[in-house]
Amino acid sequence: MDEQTIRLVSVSRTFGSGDGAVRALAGVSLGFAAGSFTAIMGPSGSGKSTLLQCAAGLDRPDEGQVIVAGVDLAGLSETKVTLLRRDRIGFVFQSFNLLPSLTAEQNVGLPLHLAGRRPKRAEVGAVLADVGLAERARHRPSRLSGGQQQRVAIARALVTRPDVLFADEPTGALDTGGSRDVLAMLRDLVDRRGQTIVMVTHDPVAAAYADRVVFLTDGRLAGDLARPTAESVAARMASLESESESAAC
Ligand SMILES: Nc1ncnc2c1ncn2[C@@H]1O[C@H](COP(=O)(O)OP(=O)(O)OP(=O)(O)O)[C@@H](O)[C@H]1O
Repeated sequence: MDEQTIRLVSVSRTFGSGDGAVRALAGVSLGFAAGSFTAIMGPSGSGKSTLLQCAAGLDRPDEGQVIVAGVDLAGLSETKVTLLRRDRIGFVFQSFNLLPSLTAEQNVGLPLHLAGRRPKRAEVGAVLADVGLAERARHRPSRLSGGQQQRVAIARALVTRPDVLFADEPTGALDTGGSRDVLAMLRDLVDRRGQTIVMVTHDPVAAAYADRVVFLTDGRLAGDLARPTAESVAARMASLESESESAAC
């Protein structure tokens, strides 16, 4: 395994063409070290979700390389990318996307079913225990709080033991308490299990749980911050936002 689980080299992605073309990413080079927790921040429309989608193999860049565990995705067929994504990458979204008619443990076991395996109750139970929900295995989503539902979604993303977990605004739909529980759990997964996590967020408090914050503006890297605090992240965001407002004037 590379020391850098995922590497992006000069990645560009443009949507549309002609006058309506939007350059969402413009030559981004960035690596995510194994066992690290990175937050991606930037003003609205700066390319954060596009970066995550390209890094996770959910979208293909127009230029540049995305290298996952030493494998360049550009050289793979759609089928091979799908398999690599299934085995090596976990993804969670702002909306939990749990199936309401299934229990927590059935939801968590789904990716194993999709991979043609029969989930073992102990295997699923261990991942639910990792996210602090061992006691809730038989509960349906409607009986869980928002924070608990997101933790089930994270357990589902982790059940295949992926090299990296991508999270796009994982606390965007949660109240303060639910957010804090989810963020503390993500931090714990990095510290205790060496899980690599890359998270997009708008919230400086959430970003402060990461080891490093990477900032984007207009599809380009705009610096990073190691050992962030909510205050240092908020100050950097305020200056990026005022720079991009004055550039737009
Ligand atoms: N499928 C698409 N088709 C056309 N334009 C797109 C598409 N996806 C993203 N874009 C554009 O690319 C740019 C970057 O979008 P992206 O969603 O990556 O930004 P973001 O930083 O995640 O924004 P936000 O914080 O508002 O979620 C934006 O101008 C957006 O409108």
